[in-house]
Amino acid sequence: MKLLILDRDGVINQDSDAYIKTLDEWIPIPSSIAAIARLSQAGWTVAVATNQSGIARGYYDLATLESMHARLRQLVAEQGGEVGLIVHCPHGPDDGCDCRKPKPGMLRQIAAHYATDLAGIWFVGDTSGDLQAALAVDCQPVLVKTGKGERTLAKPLPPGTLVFDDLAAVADQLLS
Ligand SMILES: O=P(O)(O)OC[C@@H](O)[C@H]1O[C@@H](OP(=O)(O)O)[C@@H](O)[C@@H](O)[C@@H]1O
Ligand SMILES: [Mg+2]
Ligand SMILES: [Zn+2]
Repeated sequence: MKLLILDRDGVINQDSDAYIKTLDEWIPIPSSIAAIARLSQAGWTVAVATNQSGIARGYYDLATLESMHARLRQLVAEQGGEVGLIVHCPHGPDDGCDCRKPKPGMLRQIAAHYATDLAGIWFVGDTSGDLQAALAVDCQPVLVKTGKGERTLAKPLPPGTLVFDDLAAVADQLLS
């Protein structure tokens, strides 16, 4: 199965140290939206695994989060593509859940949904937590320089991490 798993903030849309709290603050990266459309039109299933501790912190609610994801789906559909399963972790750092990255629970949830194995599946993120989550379940860790990617790149990366400028470059590689 051609499955690609994406982190959201900093990969699909701009990130902010102040969290993405409203639909207006959810600003898509245009080339990332186009990349998702290109990949899905080429037969790739594109899923999303995103930490959303802003819910636990009370910065926004589930309805607001889902409005962002509806917008994402709409933008990709307008370019003839589609977004697969979007999984989020609503918990805070101290909640001890199994789904908050760097734990791999959301990646496992996606694999179970599609009844597929995770070994070698590319997981594209912008933080070290994303890369660690990938490694925990034998996914291929992929770092993009958008979002917090440049900060992440300033620290040692896990061996074998692939680095690309942005999601568009990841799509170019997968579609080449
Ligand atoms: O990149 P993904 O996983 O899609 O989402 C990240 C967001 O949930 C937020 O995660 C927070 O980390 P803490 O949850 O406070 O450690 C901060 O890094 C925020 O800047 C960021 O917007
Ligand atoms: Mg991110
Ligand atoms: Zn969680």
